[in-house]
Amino acid sequence: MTEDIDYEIDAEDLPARSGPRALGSPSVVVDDLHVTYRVFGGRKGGTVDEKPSLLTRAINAGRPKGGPISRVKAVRGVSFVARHGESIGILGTNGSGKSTLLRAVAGLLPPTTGRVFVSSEPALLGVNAALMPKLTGERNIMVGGLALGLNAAEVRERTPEVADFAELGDFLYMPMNAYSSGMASRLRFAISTIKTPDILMIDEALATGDASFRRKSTARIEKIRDNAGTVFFVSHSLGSVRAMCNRALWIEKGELVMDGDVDEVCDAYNAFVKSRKGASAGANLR
Ligand SMILES: Nc1ncnc2c1ncn2[C@@H]1O[C@H](COP(=O)(O)OP(=O)(O)OP(=O)(O)O)[C@@H](O)[C@H]1O
Repeated sequence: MTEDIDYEIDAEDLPARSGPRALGSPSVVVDDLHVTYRVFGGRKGGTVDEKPSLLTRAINAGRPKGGPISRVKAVRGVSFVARHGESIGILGTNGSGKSTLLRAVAGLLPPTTGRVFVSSEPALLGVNAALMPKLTGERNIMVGGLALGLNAAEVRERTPEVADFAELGDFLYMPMNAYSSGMASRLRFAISTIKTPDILMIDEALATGDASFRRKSTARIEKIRDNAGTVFFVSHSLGSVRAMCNRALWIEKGELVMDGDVDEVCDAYNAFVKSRKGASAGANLR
């Protein structure tokens, strides 16, 4: 597996982390959350379903065989409480379950078991957030703004500011399939933060964009925290997590390994990744 900590980000590109602030009431409560995907076809790491039940066999009698169904346990028994005013980084190696956890908390994936309580609807900002490629940036801002609960007049009023933040220039009036990937992800970020959400979830959104955009987006996230919101931030960049968060959750193979002060969790995670790299290099030498 490849090294997945991003050391590229220069700490000087990121603003200094602001000091501790008073925490408010709970915004997200996750109680023994499990999320299991069902996948058609055999899969390494998944568990193949047991012999199908009598009912399943009766329903499927005569149908062509579709192959075995695997289960991938992506999140296993994760519990935590997040409060207003907290900015929480989510760390873990590739495939450890970070995005699944975020999507389940955002209500986009149903828990297999366990419960998620939120104080208001979370806004999930991901690099894959759906924008419509055939529509212009301007129309996407309208659709996104309406979806986030603004009315048309409010969206129109904020459109110049969103376009300016995303650095679109005249591309605002062009279909999004003419955008560069950086431009598209800047626009996703700007749309998702068009309204200050109570709970903002960011999935690797800052991995794209240059240093100046990272500075701007980090400042915007700080503003959300200042307004007593809660920010969740999934990233492989320890530099960004340290700069933007005051707490971190480390997830490995779907389980919560550590939850605490951002520097302590980042140090422990960094040591884990380095030791794993060292072990695999040693194995290669033998
Ligand atoms: N739609 C899906 N169907 C089946 N399995 C999935 C699906 N999405 C994710 N998985 C599996 O669930 C596990 C957790 O994936 P997830 O994307 O949540 O991890 P991650 O920590 O966000 O990974 P990365 O850092 O690589 O983005 C992985 O084993 C992945 O292969």
